[in-house]
Amino acid sequence: MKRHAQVLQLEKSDSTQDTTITRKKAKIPNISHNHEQNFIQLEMFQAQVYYYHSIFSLQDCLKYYSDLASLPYWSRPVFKIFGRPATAARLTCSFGSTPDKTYRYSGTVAKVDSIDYPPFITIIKDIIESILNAKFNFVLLNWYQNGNDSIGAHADDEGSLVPQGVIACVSFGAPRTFMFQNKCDKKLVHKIILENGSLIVMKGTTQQFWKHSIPKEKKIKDGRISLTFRQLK
Ligand SMILES: O=C(O)CCC(=O)C(=O)O
Ligand SMILES: [Fe+2]
Repeated sequence: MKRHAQVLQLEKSDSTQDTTITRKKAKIPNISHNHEQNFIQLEMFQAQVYYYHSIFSLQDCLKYYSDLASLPYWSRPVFKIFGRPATAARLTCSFGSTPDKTYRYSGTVAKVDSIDYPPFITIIKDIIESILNAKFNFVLLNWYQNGNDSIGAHADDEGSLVPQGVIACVSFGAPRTFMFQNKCDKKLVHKIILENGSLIVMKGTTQQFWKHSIPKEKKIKDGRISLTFRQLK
């Protein structure tokens, strides 16, 4: 319970909107450690966001982090900002089958590195699919090597994604702050710490009304790798 209390660092900005969280229980079907799994729903206006604090054991997290870091595909994508090329402040790679082997998002194009998921990623995907009772056909990985790496505020609302589909983001490594900012009222901000082995799920109208980001946190010296499972049309 103490651990839970640390996780639920849901903050809000100076906006007057109230921020509360609700704890719920979900059954996990078809998983060997089949017992009840806690998650919380972030009570955000016009958003459906759920946080599962520890899907994977510490031992599995260490193994998966090291397997992920050893993948040969990592590179820093190049974006265009106001027509000028800029290198992303993180490494990425992606797996999944898309017709043209690319996925356009946040002003850049991800080249699909392989249509074959590495076997350990298939295991992670199967676990997440069975927890959420949803299917994913694409995964984008982000490696933040320390607190200088980040992802800017964006919404995952590209036309190539299933409208109002599910985005499931698994975290391994250093805990990082995940920040939501309302598109209409930029002062309306929610933050949650994404812990090692956790899962955050965004669905429904979340991308329509909110942006999200992983801001820089210069004090953080360790790396974090996230896997964002998506549903392409
Ligand atoms: O690393 C994360 O948790 C978030 C990544 C993200 O938002 C994205 O890849 O679209
Ligand atoms: Fe995103």
